[in-house]
Amino acid sequence: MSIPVSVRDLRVRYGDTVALDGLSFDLAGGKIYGLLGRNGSGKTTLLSVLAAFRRASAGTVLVDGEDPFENARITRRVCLVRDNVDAEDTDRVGAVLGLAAELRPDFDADYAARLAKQFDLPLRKRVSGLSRGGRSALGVTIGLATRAPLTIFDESYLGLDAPSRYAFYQELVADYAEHPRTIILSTHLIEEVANLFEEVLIIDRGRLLVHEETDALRRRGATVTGPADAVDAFVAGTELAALGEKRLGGTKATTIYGALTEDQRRDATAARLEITPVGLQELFIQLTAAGNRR
Ligand SMILES: Nc1ncnc2c1ncn2[C@@H]1O[C@H](COP(=O)(O)OP(=O)(O)OP(=O)(O)O)[C@@H](O)[C@H]1O
Repeated sequence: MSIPVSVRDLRVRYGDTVALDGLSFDLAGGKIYGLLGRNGSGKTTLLSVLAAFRRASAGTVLVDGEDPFENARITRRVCLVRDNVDAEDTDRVGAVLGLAAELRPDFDADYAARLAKQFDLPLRKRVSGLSRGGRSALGVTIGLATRAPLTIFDESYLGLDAPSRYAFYQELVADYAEHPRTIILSTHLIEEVANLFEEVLIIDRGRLLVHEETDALRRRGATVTGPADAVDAFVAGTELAALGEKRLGGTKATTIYGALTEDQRRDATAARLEITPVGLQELFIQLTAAGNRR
C-alpha cells in the first residue's frame, strides 16, 4: 500500500533561518523518490514535516490527504529513518526490534530477523554499544521491516560500508517490488542510488529546483565537446542554458540543460561535435553550483 503526498507553499523557519521557503510539489505515491539537495538545503526539515516530527510555519502538507501533524492515523503509516536510530541508548537491539514489531501494524518480524542477520546486527548488544554502521543497520532494518505506506530514509544508510549499502539497495528494491509503497530516499551518494529513483526532487536553499522523472531529467543534460569556437557557436544557437564548461587547450566541453531537438543533434554531428549524456550527480552538481543558482 502506498500513499500520496501533497505540499503547497511550505515554509519552515528556525528563528531567523528560513529552512523551507515556499516549497510545493505532489507525489502520486507508489514510487521510489530521490530527494537531493546540498548541505543545509532543507531536506531533513522537509522530511521531518512529512513525518510529523516538526510543524510547518506556513503552507499545507497533506499525507494521504490529511495534515500529518498530531494525526495518529497518518503517523502510524509513516516511518522516517534518520541517520541516527530513534532508540534509547540503554535498550538492547533485539528489544528495539521487538518494540517496532509491537507498535507498527505491518512490521514483519521474520524479515527483520533476516535483515539483522544479513547486517550482522548483534541482537543482545545495547544500542550505545553499536558502531556507526551498526546504528545505520538497525535503522534501515526497522525502516524496511516496518513496511510503512510512506517510508522515508533520510541519509540513514550513510554509516554503512559499501557492501552493506549495496545489500541495503538490493533489499529495498526486492522488498518494494513485493510490497509496493511510497519511498523517499535523501542522499549525497547520488551515483550509487540514481538507478533506484523513479522520480527526483532537487531542493536548493529551501526551494524546489527540479521535480522530474529520472529518465526525463537525465535526457535534459548533455555535454557538448569539440573545438572551443564550434562549441560556443552551437550552444549559443540552441538557446539552452550552459551550466558549466571545462577547457583543455583548444577543446571545450560545455554542459547544457534542456532537451536538444533531432535537428540540433544532426547539426552537432555535422560540426564534428560530440554530444554525451550527463550523469545525475554531475547534473545535480551543475544545477546547484553557486553560479547557476537562481
Ligand atoms: N534545529 C535547528 N535550529 C536552527 N536552524 C536549523 C535547525 N535545523 C536545521 N536548521 C537550518 O535549516 C536549514 C536546513 O537544514 P536541513 O537540516 O533541513 O538541511 P539538509 O538539506 O538536511 O542538510 P544536510 O544535507 O547538511 O543534512 C539549514 O540552514 C540549517 O542550518
